Amino acid sequence: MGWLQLNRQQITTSLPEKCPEKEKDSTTTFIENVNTTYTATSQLYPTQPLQTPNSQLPFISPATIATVTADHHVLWLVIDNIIYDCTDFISGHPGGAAVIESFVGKDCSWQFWRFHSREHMQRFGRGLRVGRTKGVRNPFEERVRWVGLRRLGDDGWD
Ligand code: HEM
Repeated sequence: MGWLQLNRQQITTSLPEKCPEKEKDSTTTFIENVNTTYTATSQLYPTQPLQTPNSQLPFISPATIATVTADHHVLWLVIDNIIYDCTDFISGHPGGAAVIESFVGKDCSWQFWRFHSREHMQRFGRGLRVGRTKGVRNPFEERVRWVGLRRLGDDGWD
C-alpha cells in the first residue's frame, strides 16, 4: 500500500544527565516552544461541541483548508466531508504520525475506514471536528473490493 507507512515506534526524548533544564518544573512552557500559528488558527476554528450534528458544523471551503494547512503547522484531515483537527492528537495516534501527516489538508475517507470502526470515530474523532466541507480530493483512488453484491465494509452507516 503506497499511501501507508506504519509507525509504531515510541518517540522518547530525554535530556542529558547534567542538563540544568532537568531541574525545572516539567510543566513549564518555554515561550520559544509555543506555536503561535496553531494557537491563532485554533482560536479561529475551534473544535466543535460533541453534541453538534455534522450537518450543523461551520462550513469551511476547500480553499480555506488549503490555506490553513499550507505550512503543516495545523494538521487538518477530511473524512466524509468533515474536517478533523489532529494537531494535538497526532502525538498519541496509535497508527503513528506519518499516516496523518501524509494526508494533511486532504480527504482520506476510505483509508480511514480501512483501519477504524465507527466506535473509534465516536470516541476519538468526534471531539476533533472543526467544520464541514465539500469537494476536497482524496489523492488516491480507492480499489473497490466486492463481496457478493455488497461492498466490503459497507455497513449502511453514514
Ligand atoms: C480523525 C483522525 C483519526 C483518529 C481519531 C484515529 C484514531 C485511531 C485509533 C483510536 C486507533 C487505535 C485503533 C485500535 O486500537 O484498534 C488508530 C489506529 C490506527 N490508525 Fe488512526 N486515527 C485517525 C486517522 C488515521 C488516518 C488518516 C490513518 C491512515 C490512513 C490512520 C491509520 C491508522 C492505523 C494504520 C492504525 C493502526 C491499526 C492497527 O494496528 O490495526 N488513522 N487510529
